[in-house]
Amino acid sequence: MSLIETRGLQKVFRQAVKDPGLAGAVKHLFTQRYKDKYAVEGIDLRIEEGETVAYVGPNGAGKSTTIKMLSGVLVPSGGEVLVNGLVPYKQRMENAQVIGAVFGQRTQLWWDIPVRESLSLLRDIYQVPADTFKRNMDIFTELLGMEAFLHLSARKLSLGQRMRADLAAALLHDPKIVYLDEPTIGLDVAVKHRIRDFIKEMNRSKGTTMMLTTHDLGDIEDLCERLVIIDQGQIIYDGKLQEVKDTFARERTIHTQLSIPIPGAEELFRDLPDVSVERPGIAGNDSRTKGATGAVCDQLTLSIRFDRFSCTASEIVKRLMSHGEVVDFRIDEPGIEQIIRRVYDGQLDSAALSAAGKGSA
Ligand SMILES: Nc1ncnc2c1ncn2[C@@H]1O[C@H](COP(=O)(O)OP(=O)(O)OP(=O)(O)O)[C@@H](O)[C@H]1O
Repeated sequence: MSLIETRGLQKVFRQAVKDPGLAGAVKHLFTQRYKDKYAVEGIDLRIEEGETVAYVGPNGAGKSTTIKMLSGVLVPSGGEVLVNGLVPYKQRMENAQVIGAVFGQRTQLWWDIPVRESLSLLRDIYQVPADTFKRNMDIFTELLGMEAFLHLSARKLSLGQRMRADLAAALLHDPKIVYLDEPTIGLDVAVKHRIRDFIKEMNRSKGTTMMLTTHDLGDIEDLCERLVIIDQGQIIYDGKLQEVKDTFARERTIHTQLSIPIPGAEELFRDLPDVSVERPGIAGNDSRTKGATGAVCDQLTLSIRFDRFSCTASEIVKRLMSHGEVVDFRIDEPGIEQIIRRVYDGQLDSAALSAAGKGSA
């Protein structure tokens, strides 16, 4: 049995229907009308122990509602849910022992007492054995750099400090699963990296299963092997992150550094479809001249864009090498951001996505 298993999971909210403006609000007082909103509509999901899963989708897709049902906060309207063999909304206490949760917008720390005391209280609530508590406190304090603020109350913490303390609180009892809802929202780059490193380390060393909802696509690339995309309450892609990239990220760019300029480099690729040459515009330098667009160009730097299904990087480099010396080169591929943005913008339809994800999860 999988660690997390849902079948046909559903959540329907009753939403008030009001006409706009004050008149609409007054009318609603006397004639109330409601409609059913399917926040989650038949989700089938299996997550195995030790996986790191990104659960993403546009605003209002149903991510938080799913997480709330998995954590036992919400009762499903239909379908089945099992987490570690437990029905979360029926066995809330037992379920709480196996899960941890971090909500970027909220804290589970006590506002007015020092972080150290909050963590001690959680130890009592979760009945964490003394040696586990000490070991985890030592590890978390070091990995999350908490020493400087353990004596401060939650109200005095910066957002980055608060998030680190919340992560420690969520993992203190060695849960099997941690739900992370926007764990790096609003954080600076350094704290983001620290938090991501911590999550990776907990997954690696303790085998903690991580389910992450985020709008920060850097989190996904850095942390997750599996991607589940949800839209309008339904899963539209479930598969390996790399697979969706391989299928949809067709474009590559080779950035090359030449020892001497290659005039008319564009001609070298004329017969290849979907190849374009770009000369990065760089301002103010004697060794640089004006390109076709009038922009100042570095004649020793060429960026060549190509479709990796139409030709290969080695073909491009070979052609350049036959006309000059390539001193250095680097290949860039589009990040998952671009692909997911295309999904959100409706440029990739669910049929194409599910074909890509078929059998991979
Ligand atoms: N308590 C509620 N009552 C009525 N409707 C709700 C309630 N909670 C959520 N919804 C609706 O259900 C849908 C899914 O909401 P949910 O919060 O799960 O989306 P989300 O994917 O987490 O969005 P976001 O990325 O903005 O956090 C939305 O249309 C939302 O308005």
